[in-house]
Amino acid sequence: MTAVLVVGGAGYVGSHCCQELHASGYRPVVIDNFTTGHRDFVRWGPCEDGDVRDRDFLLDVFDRHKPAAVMHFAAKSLVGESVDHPEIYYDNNVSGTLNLLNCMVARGVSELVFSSTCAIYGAHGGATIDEDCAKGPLSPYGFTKLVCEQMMDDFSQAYGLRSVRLRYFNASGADPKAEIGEHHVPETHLIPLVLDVALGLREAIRVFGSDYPTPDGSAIRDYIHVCDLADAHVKAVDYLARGGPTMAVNLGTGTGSSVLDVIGQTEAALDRAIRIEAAPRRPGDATALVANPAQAQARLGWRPTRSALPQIIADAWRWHQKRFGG
Ligand SMILES: NC(=O)c1ccc[n+]([C@@H]2O[C@H](COP(=O)([O-])OP(=O)(O)OC[C@H]3O[C@@H](n4cnc5c(N)ncnc54)[C@H](O)[C@@H]3O)[C@@H](O)[C@H]2O)c1
Ligand SMILES: O=c1ccn([C@@H]2O[C@H](COP(=O)(O)OP(=O)(O)O[C@H]3O[C@H](CO)[C@@H](O)[C@H](O)[C@H]3O)[C@@H](O)[C@H]2O)c(=O)[nH]1
Repeated sequence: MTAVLVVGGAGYVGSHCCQELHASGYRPVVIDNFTTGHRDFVRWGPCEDGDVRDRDFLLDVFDRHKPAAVMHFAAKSLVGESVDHPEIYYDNNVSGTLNLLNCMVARGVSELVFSSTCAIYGAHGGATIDEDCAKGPLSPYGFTKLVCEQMMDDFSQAYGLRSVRLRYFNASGADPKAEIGEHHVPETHLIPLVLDVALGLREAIRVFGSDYPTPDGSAIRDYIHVCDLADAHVKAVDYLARGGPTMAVNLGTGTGSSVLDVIGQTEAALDRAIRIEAAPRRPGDATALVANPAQAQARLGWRPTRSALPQIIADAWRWHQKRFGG
């Protein structure tokens, strides 16, 4: 079986990618330091405990498992924390990625799939965002991902290390069988917080901003099911194995949903009332972030199949009840 190294594979998106790799006939080898990952999410292959910044550790893992390709999810990803403590973000995200790239070159592994984000884009005038839109991250977190993308372009040029950077919009949902799902500590994402209210674990959902220039005044995002993300990652590994050149593609649906849409659709799906509290805008939040996913469709042959909001909510709810329902 072809081994794929999955750095950060004990986290939310990484674990779903391991599940999909396994289903597609690959052997996912997880590297994780368990700062935000979960041991019970590592189910589809071996686990190597360690840090992506540790060169000797990484080289040893490369030598023992001989991966054909690498997926890299390991990062700190809290926007607010990155503003207060940028050094943690530059160290973990940028130094970690640089060490990984150096080890790949040292061991002759030249295919990398990287978790990037729509947080690297700047002003885009409200239209859907394509890959050529101006870059202008609003936070140190977004900057670290942009720096990593630049390093990958430079390593591609200098060493032939080919990468696919997948710029996720809002990852959401869970494995439909609810074996794994979203579990961040602290949780800051909208859908799991709304589901906490539905489960009675929180009093109300705070809606950050009611005066955005959108039809209902709340902010708009493009929610993409984590299993659709996993499918794109495996397609990206296959693309690189076919010799595909370095590229970056957006992963979203092309359709936006407002915060109030998400809450309303959750109420309808679960037949429960969700209490809302109006709150000020969250610093750094954009009005609307919606992908143009045409490139991912054209170059990877990828199309989301599970990302209708009711499907996302149903899958997230099944997992949420199992994990947090008591
Ligand atoms: N969740 C989203 O909506 C979203 C959106 C855009 C981009 N991303 C990116 O996708 C990736 C995965 O996000 P997630 O939501 O699954 O996060 P997560 O925190 O659940 O997963 C990250 C994993 O990386 C591990 N890790 C972190 N630093 C490490 C290090 N130095 N060495 C080894 N392991 C380390 C953590 O323990 C964890 O298991 C991140 O790079 C994130 O920036 C996520
Ligand atoms: O309690 C809450 C939580 C969120 N929101 C709003 O809901 C929307 C979605 O928020 P959230 O789920 O936190 O996602 P984003 O802030 O859009 O962040 C996502 O998108 C970023 C790119 O912008 C990625 O980098 C992040 O990892 C990813 O989680 C935003 O308008 C938030 O203001 C609320 O109103 N109340």
